[in-house]
Amino acid sequence: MPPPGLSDDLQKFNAGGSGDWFPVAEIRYYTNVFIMYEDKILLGYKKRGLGIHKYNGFGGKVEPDESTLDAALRELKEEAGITAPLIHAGTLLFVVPGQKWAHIDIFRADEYTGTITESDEMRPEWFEKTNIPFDNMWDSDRHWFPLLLSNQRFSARADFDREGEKYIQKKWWIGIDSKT
Ligand SMILES: COc1nc(N)nc2c1ncn2[C@H]1C[C@H](O)[C@@H](COP(=O)(O)OP(=O)(O)OP(=O)(O)O)O1
Repeated sequence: MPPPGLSDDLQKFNAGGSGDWFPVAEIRYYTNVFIMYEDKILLGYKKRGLGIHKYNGFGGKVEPDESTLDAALRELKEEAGITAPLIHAGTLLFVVPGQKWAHIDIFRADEYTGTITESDEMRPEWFEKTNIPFDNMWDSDRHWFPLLLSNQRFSARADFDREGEKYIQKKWWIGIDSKT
């Protein structure tokens, strides 16, 4: 049975951790974009803000009156200097007690246009899909990346405790969207 916040019709892919799910809170919307090309994936090394010093996709907060797709395209351009035909790949609920829930719409593309350019926020870097730097990414990424890489749409929830600037993964649940 999927945890609160995820739809009931997901097919469980993996889950783990322990304890109760953290309580419901207000939601803030974010985006995250992953560009693939042949056997490689483009990640960005985050230079400031949430997730600093981790590799991640390119993205950020959805502004008022902006669709998540428009926000994803804007952030991809701002942070990596490129544009791409984005496909919705999945959603992630990132839950930390005492904070708004982050609802992250994750997009992918297999091509892009423009010149990949470092920004104030992100230093882009290509990785082989077989050599993704999970030890330097959000801990829950390793649990849903197989679905991103195999083009299976997913919904995930990951609950973390916060200790100062450190986020400690407590519990996660990943499901395949059976409507895809
Ligand atoms: C486990 O949680 C997360 N996992 C992954 N993979 N990515 C996450 C997680 N929590 C947040 N993110 C992503 C979502 C966004 O792409 C960024 C955070 O965006 P940021 O706060 O930097 O938003 P901006 O609008 O770019 O920030 P500025 O206001 O500084 O421009 O992390």
